[in-house]
Amino acid sequence: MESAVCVTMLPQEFVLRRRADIVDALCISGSSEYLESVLDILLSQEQLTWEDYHNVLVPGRPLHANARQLLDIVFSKGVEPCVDLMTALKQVLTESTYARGIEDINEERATASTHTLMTQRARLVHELPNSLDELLNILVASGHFAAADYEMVKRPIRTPSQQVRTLLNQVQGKGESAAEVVLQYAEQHQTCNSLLNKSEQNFPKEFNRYKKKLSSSVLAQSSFVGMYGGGSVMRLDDIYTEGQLELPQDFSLSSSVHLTLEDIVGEVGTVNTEADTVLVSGDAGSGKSTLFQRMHLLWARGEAFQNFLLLFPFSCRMLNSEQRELSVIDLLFHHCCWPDRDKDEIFQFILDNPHLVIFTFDGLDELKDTFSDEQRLCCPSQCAPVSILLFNLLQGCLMKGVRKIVSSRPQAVTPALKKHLRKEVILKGFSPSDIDSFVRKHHNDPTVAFKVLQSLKTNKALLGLCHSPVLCWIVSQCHKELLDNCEESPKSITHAFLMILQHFFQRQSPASRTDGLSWMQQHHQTVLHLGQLAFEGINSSIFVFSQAELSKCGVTELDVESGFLIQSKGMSSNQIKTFEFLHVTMQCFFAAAFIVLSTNIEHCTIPRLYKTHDTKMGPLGSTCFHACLSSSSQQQQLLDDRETIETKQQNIQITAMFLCGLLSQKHQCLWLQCCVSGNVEKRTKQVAKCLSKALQKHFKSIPQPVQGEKKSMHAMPDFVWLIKCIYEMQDISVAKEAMSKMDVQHLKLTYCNIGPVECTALGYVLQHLKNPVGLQLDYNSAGDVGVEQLLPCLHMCQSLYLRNNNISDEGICKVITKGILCENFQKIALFNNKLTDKCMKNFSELLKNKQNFLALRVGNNNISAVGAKQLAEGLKLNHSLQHLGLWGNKIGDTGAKALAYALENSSSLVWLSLVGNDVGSSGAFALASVIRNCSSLQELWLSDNCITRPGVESLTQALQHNIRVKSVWLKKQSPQQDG
Ligand SMILES: Nc1ncnc2c1ncn2[C@@H]1O[C@H](COP(=O)(O)OP(=O)(O)OP(=O)(O)O)[C@@H](O)[C@H]1O
Repeated sequence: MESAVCVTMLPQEFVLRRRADIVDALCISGSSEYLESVLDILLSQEQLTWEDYHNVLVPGRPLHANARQLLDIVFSKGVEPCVDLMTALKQVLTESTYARGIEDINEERATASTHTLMTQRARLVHELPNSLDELLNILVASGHFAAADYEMVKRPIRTPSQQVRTLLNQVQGKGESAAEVVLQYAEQHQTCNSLLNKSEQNFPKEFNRYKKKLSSSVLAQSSFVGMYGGGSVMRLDDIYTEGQLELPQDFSLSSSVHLTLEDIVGEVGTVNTEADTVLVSGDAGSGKSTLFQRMHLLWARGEAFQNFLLLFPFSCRMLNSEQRELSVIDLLFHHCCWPDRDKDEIFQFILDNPHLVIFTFDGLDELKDTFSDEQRLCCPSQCAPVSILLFNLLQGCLMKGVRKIVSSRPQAVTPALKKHLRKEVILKGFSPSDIDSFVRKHHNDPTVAFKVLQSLKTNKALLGLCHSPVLCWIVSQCHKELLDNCEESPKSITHAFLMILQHFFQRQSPASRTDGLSWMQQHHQTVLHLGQLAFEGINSSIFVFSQAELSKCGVTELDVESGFLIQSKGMSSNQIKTFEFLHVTMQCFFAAAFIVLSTNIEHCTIPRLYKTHDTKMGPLGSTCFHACLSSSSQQQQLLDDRETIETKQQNIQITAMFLCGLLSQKHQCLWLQCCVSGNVEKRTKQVAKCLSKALQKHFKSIPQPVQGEKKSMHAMPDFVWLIKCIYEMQDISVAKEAMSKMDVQHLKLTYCNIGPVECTALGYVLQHLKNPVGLQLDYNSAGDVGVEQLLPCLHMCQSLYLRNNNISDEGICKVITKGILCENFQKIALFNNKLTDKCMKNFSELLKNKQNFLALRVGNNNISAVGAKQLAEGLKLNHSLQHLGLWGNKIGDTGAKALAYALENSSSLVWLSLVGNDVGSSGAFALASVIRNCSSLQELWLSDNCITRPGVESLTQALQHNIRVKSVWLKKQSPQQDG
């Protein structure tokens, strides 16, 4: 595009002649970023009006058409706008920085603030993305923004710059005072930045040299990902896919807020402003380490987190192997980056400016010790064991003010740690569109990517697995096996891991060199050696192995070449070569394979793997698993620290789950080829028995119901793990046996981190329940893929509670279609999902066809009058529905009238909620006839609407007519919206 801009033609002639080039250049990135930046500039120069702006940026119109419209408008305006367009193009397409001095704002403050906001637009769009959250919070706190404005700005589909533009657009509409708030904020912000820049320029030369050294080593460490097998690496840029980063669900009642990387250090979600530590929690393989790597890379390249001058990245895995006592100075300089000169001045700078420094600690769960705040350490030059140092840093006893970001699996987050958190964000893995984007990035050939995605579409259990990034990587990596294989494609985690095992081995020795042996027969020695290493590591929380440890387990160079072990990368000055498994889950998998293959494991090993540990469920039982294999000193240490064992339990549980999968009927044949068949059989029986026992123990702990209430079980996380183990085993008799013992009427699994994989397991196991239950899955992440996986057990669900589960029309329509056929299915609650009018037809069908259906709750979705009318069609023909909840939708008067008409003669409806639905008085008149005529109605909820006096009067009169109605709620009506 450079050549298109640098010409000696007249401006208008240039715009005309180079039209195609300009349009292409503006659209080259596929996003509207360039076009919008040019618009920002032209708006701020007043060459475009608001009307022009809206004529160009027409939502839904192709980007090229928008760009052409801009050229038409500018061309028609004459020479001067064309000159400015050329300049803007030059600026946007050749430079990324654009800033104007603070003095300009002051000069223009004399004019109206909204006008200034427009003339400063380009600068604000450039400067504000990093502090958008703070500004949004200020606007909300000052009453200029409502929650809806906040959400409109933060919609995750928008890039940070687009979010700022949306904010500016919203503010324009809010008037002078809102614009003033933004300008004041921008002014302070710029002052702050210029201070930062000024102080940077004033730093001693040595500091700048150190900063450069640190960022270049962080850059070197973070540019590549090493999981792509056998030493091959991939640039993080080429594969990184934004995962789902959210605040804990109880943080806000509205549907989950999606966060960006910058939000991790931003204000959003802060619960304790005095604390320094942000926790990023997520399950095994959800992408925490990769996210940290991305943060490091963006910082080192100067693309994000630039409010921090220094970033020190630590891996708890590497810190584990630090035997010496260290001070903070040692930790920073030895473990991260050594200052070649003036060490003390540099450290003093850090002490003096903690707010400009950030420490990251990846994998707190991998640390041998569990977080404790008992041993205090406040002096940065005092030496202590690494874990003590780390715990004091996280608490802020050491290096107060330095921002610390720590990642951990949720199981290792103790209440003691939670006390010291500034906030928590949760990494939930990939959404369906993230999976799509990851697969496309992984395969250069779009045809291959397309085929992989097609095959995922036809196998929803496999698609469910791909929500976990590590499994998405495996599935995508094994595309050949997946697409060529005439055998069934994997449905279980174990099967996916076996597929990657086969994939790596076959790459090492292609089929032509197998001498007729199966791949497992050929490589079983390697599996055994790596298995032993993995097993001993899991047993004592060791994830980094020395050459000596490899030799001790008989791991040869050929074994290493298979690609499952990679050389550890760390920033330590320690130059000794160490190895780790591609991923901890891979280590768990090999550990399980070792238990199958080994001839000399202790008898107690398997039973101890399946001990449950939920605190409410009795004594801790994992110690013997360790005791069976640990050296006596390790034994003692582990026995001493019950909490440590609990937090380390997760890898043992993953190992146990893999063991179930490896011993399943489907995969047993692999082992029978290379070990004594009696052994495999014996271990399979033992595992099945242990599983059944563990579940029984769980069921026995369920308290008896209070009289008159249903027997309810609030499942502990161990329950979900045991169910997953049964699924991996793929043995219907085990599932049946387990469920025959479950005697509850209500199964509560709220906040249990249930995603599509867990739904697959629940669907598989719960279909064998003896009696129907209420299945409560509120506040999880089932999504559309997950709810579809529940279909096999839907006939055993009397009620299904799916509040806050990210479900859209696509998923719920499948549930309802099946639900119509299930006699037992009587209630559904879907508060706070993503439903629209589109699925209301299905609910209508359900009501028409199920005359025993009792409760439908679809509050806080996106249902309008159109959906309400469709629902009304079904209601007219239904004689059983007792509870109907539509709280927080937008059905308005039209919708209320349709529902009222359908319900006025109902003899079943007991409870109706239309709270917060923009219902006015004409809707209320119609609802008055429901009060009058519906013989069964007891409660009508109409708060938060816009019903005026006549509406209220008609409801009151109707109430006098029907004394059976106990209450009509009418709090908070806003009359101005009426009509
Ligand atoms: N955002 C991402 N983009 C692309 N690939 C990813 C992403 N996140 C994870 N992956 C893939 O999944 C693998 C596992 O992810 P990662 O090691 O980051 O998970 P983790 O949450 O740290 O796991 P654990 O708790 O077991 O340590 C990565 O090596 C990479 O192949």
